[in-house]
Amino acid sequence: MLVWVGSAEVPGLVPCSVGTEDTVVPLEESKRLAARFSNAEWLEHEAGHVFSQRSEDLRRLGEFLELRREQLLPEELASVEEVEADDRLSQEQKDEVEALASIFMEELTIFKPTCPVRLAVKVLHERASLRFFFPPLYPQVPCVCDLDSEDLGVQLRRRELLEAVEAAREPEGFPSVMAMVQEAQRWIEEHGVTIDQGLPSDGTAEEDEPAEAWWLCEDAQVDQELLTQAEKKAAELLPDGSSGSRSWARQCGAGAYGKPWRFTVGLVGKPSAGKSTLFNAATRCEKEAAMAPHPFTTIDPNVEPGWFAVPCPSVTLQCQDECEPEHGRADRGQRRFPLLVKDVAGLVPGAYLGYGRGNAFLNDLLDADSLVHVVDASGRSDAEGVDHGKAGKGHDPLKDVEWVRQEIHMWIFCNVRAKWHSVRKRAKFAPLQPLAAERLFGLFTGYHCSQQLVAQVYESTGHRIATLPQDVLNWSEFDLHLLVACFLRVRFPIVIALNKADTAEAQEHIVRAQAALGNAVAVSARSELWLLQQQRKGHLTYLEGGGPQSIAITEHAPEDVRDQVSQLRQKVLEVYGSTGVMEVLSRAVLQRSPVFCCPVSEFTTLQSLSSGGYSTKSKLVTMMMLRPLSTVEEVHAALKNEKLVRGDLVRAEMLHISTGQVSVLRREEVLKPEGAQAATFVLRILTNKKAK
Ligand SMILES: Nc1nc2c(ncn2[C@@H]2O[C@H](COP(=O)(O)OP(=O)(O)OP(=O)(O)O)[C@@H](O)[C@H]2O)c(=O)[nH]1
Ligand SMILES: [Mg+2]
Repeated sequence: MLVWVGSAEVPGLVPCSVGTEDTVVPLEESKRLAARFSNAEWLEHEAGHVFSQRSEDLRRLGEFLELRREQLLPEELASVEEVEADDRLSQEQKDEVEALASIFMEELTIFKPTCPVRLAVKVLHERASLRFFFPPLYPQVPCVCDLDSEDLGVQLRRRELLEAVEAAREPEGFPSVMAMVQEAQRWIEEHGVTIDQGLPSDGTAEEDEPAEAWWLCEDAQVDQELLTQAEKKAAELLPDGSSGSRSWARQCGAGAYGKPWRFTVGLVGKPSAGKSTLFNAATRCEKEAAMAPHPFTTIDPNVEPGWFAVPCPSVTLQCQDECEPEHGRADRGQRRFPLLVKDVAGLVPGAYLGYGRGNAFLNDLLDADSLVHVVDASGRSDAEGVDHGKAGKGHDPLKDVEWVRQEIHMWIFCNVRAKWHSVRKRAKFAPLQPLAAERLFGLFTGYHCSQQLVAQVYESTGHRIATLPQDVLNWSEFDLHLLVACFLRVRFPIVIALNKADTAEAQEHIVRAQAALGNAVAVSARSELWLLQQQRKGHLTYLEGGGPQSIAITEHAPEDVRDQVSQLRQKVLEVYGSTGVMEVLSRAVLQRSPVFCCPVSEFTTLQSLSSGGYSTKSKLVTMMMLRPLSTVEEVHAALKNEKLVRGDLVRAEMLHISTGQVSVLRREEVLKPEGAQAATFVLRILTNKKAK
């Protein structure tokens, strides 16, 4: 960050990290600014409005910061005597500090080191201060002044206050701090902006609120009926799979645009549902996560890369034989693609109240892009995950689907409800009303999303942001449930894995569940894992995600392996088409509507831009996953980020996979799928620099 303090005489180095593609601060402007400093150090990089991540630049930044560490730690305070004793300061500056200290005894803070002088003067008790920085030639050169405020009223009118303070500056050459501070105090008093005074501070109950108000309830008091109604309404407003094409798809999750999307799927479900088994099958890790038939086998989350399947354009382009995907190989029209799988501790009823591993577990899910709810479809285990075996009474897996979603809902609902009074406080008091929307939306940003996303979800519930302050004051518990339910559908979409499909009891439950739920996949995690283990032992070969024909038993496989394969074929693959592991992960990713790009150097050869090591005959090697609604410009940025191209974007072309036609794309063009299919694009990106 650059701060110009009004003088060309500022000593010291200022690292100017300048992206040559920065469209926010043009290069020329950065150069002009840097020229204001003596010894400005210029670090230029090819990216946009970000600090360069090159190790050399980071090292130089580290050195710069280390040198100025003292200056960057303002907590250490200095006395007037220390200022007096600092020979580097001019007498005029020392005199001014002394005068300030004698008038504002309690209000003045001086920071160390004393040269250059940095000080703060309180203008509203502990709640607002003016901060000052003296350039070396002060007062011939004006001092820099800024406002630090915790007081909402002052914050709200910050610009006006600072304008008044600036207007109070003495002419150049004269000390100004005193006049500016006095003006700030006068202005605050005159405008009565000590708004927090007389209002309850955050975290306390409001005295004039009815004691039985819904937002003052204990965590455990949640109206289940309202919750269920809200979920139903949310499903009508935002049907499954409707989110990807909406503009909020761009706001969802923490990842940045202009980079490949590293997708994380979180596995949730009650204890012993088979999360860790599914995790081990999906990640094919040699060192498997612990699995056991008793609850809470997993405590700390396991995270490993796994694989899902994406449609491969090589089929339509009729080049399957020469297609060599970076990961695995293309078969049955699909190719493998990596993602991160996260296995967390089991969820028990009341987790949002802290039961089981409670909120700690829920917090582990915050970085997930979407969730797979692993359900024990055999019905042998109860809600707490205790397996009663075949003798079990038969627990209804559909009940688990409901309560697990509701646990996650309550977790967010209770967190927001506990702060609801702070939204009301802003909505009620006219001068604070402009802050009400920001406060409400800000209550959701901890779940890794932007305020814009929450604003759009808010509007999808039928409310208008323009009237938010008036509306939220009349909100009932149902309205907040509806907002949370809609938010959940957008931010944490869930796919259901009806696990243990290999058991005799599961079939009936699976038929019923799939009829009732749109997004449920029959899964046998144990079968998939067993097949992978046997493959590792050399007893068979298995094409993951395939049907009965995907297993080939090797000659010397033991008899019991042959028996087991035949049972597995009969009970799982012939009934459900596959073990469902890859299918459920693919659905979890595809429901967030990503964009897949295959960058090629020529459409005739379909040779990929790749990081090398592939034969020139290999086609469509590279595929990149990007966030929904990515633009051509963002594809270029992501390719650059992966060092697959260099230089500026000159031209982009797309090969229409089904017709073979080529069209030129505008840089701001959004890549959208044509039908309900996953969006896969074969692109040719031309730049003004040759790849190395
Ligand atoms: N029949 C059958 N059993 C399974 C399947 N998947 C998991 N299991 C069994 O279910 C039990 C629990 O599996 P885990 O993977 O440890 O379950 P979890 O959900 O991770 O459990 P916690 O870590 O305690 O929350 C183990 O005995 C598994 O072998 C499956 O597909 N079929
Ligand atoms: Mg586990």
